[in-house]
Amino acid sequence: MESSTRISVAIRMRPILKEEVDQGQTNSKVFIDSAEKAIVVSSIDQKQQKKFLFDSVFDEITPQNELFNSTQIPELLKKVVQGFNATIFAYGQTGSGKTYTMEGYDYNDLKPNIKVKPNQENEKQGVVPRAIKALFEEIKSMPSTTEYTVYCTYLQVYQEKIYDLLNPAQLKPGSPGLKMRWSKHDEFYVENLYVNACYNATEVLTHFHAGLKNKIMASHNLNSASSRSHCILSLNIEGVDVEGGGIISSKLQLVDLAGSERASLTGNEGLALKESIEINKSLFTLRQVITTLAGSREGESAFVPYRDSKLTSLLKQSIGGNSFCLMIACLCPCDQFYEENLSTLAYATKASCIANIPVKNLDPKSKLVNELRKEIKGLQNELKEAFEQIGMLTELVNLDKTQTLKMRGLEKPLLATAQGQRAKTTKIIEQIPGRIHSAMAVPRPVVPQQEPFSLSLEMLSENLHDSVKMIKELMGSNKKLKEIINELSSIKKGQDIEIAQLHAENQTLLEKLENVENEPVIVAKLQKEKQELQNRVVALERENKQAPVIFPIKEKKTEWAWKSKRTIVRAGNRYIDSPGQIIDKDHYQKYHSVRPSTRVRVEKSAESTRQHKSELSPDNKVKEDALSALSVLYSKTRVKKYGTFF
Ligand SMILES: Nc1ncnc2c1ncn2[C@@H]1O[C@H](COP(=O)(O)OP(=O)(O)OP(=O)(O)O)[C@@H](O)[C@H]1O
Repeated sequence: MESSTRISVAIRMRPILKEEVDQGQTNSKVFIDSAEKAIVVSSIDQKQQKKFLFDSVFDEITPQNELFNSTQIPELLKKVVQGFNATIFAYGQTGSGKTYTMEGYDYNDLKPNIKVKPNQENEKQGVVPRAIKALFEEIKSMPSTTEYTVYCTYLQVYQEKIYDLLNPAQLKPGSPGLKMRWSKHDEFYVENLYVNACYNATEVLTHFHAGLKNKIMASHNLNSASSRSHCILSLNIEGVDVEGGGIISSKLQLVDLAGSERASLTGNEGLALKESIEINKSLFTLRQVITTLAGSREGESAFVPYRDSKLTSLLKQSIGGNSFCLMIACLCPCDQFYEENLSTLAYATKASCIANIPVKNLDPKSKLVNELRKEIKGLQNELKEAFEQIGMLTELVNLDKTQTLKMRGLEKPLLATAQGQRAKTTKIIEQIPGRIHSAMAVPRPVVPQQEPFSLSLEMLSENLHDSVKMIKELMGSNKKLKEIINELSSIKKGQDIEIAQLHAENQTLLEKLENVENEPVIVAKLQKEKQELQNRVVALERENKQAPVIFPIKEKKTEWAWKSKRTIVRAGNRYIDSPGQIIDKDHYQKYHSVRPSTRVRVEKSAESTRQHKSELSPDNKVKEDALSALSVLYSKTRVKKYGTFF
């Protein structure tokens, strides 16, 4: 939000002139207090004193350069180059030193004596030539990417008519003067003024000096070279950022007002008197404007009579408007001008209460450029993110090509599309600043002043159209890229799942591999066990061969002892089956076939038979266990050898 700033006020008192000394003029009432930045004024009877405080005060001996620097004009010029408007105007009664302060040249026969060459230093040079030089110095210190052009106009308001000091044809007697128009930028401008494009201080000074020679000057009792008009030198500064395309525009107004005159003192008659009346009328309006603005509170909208004079119309934005403003109020040190000095101090005090709200000028083109820049930046960021994601996914795709066979068919066209889009979008983005700049880089001929920017509307709309088209293209590209990213993301998800499965399989295979590596040890161990077991079996079989034969009961085949785990044992003439039932010999003779596998050990008595049976059973069990272990071992060995584990 813009902040308000008061009009800065400086007071300067000129020295008493030789002719005034000759007349016996003295100063006994108005004093400069430099330490307190105050003007002390005694009452007529000199019994009372009144103090006026200002931003800066300068006594009779203050040189021009000190005034220039102490009033902070260099800082003001910095603001101008940055895009703010500024006005410096000299105010005071006739002969108080306004022209001396602003120009600093001696006048001979009502014409300025411009002895020094424009680029030479001159101690007496006033605010205007110093400001012109300092402005270009400031421009030089700016980045070289911004190209500045200063457009110079110089006019005078004479008897409520506006004349172009740079157009001699327009200054001829009987000329109706130039028209003033109201611009949509809330300010007045003068139609058909000569506008001169300048690229250095010398060029501007040349125009300034030419204009000075055309000023209407006259001689009267109080000033041998008195300005009969209000003169306004306007410097319109335009800086074009050749890289970014932004435009800075601002205006510096340097104003030398005509001084208020008391007819009784000037001795003017005829035309000179008419001039005095007109000067006083316009200054009266200026004072009204100052009084109104100083009296109204901030934010209050009082009616300000700007339109009552050409001068106040042209200074609308300078006093109570959007400019920085410096008022240099000049005082005469002679007691005879006591009242005029008091009046000057009173209005200077009022002016110092006026708040201006300086606004950085952004022309419509710059606004558009700034908006486009923002959008482009946003789109560039989005694209950057998209490129990063594509890069990441491309890396993933390249990681395991054997696993991406499925997506290969999709990958190539996708990446090609992505790269194509990327190239296309980058090209579009690269073209934007150039296109904007080329659209704006139109030649600027010296033409009569027109309403600012009115000529470029067509160009502006064309530019806008182009920019909107470009943004649409960018958005389209961005959408396609997003789609590609989504597709690649889903592919990546599927790939992640496959990778997880492969990890699991890999783990299992590693375990198997570990087992295979340990195989010789296990096989050797198992073979040793096998050998022991075979030995054991052989021993057992040998033992069994010596044992009696067991005959299963044949007629009841379904109840075969071996099948039902019953064993018949012979004990002398008696036979005992496994549950302990005694069978006689005849009955036993009926059994006539023997199965080798049913041979068991036979003991002599039934008791010992029962006892042996319990001993024999573990042996059989051992045998069975040994055989089954051999079978498992055999199957395991096969598995390890041929890898058919599942
Ligand atoms: N600070 C100063 N030092 C030396 N001489 C000065 C100074 N100020 C003004 N003078 C001299 O005083 C005279 C009147 O000054 P100047 O013409 O600047 O007054 P003015 O305010 O412009 O008058 P007018 O309103 O009539 O144009 C001139 O001769 C000028 O050289």
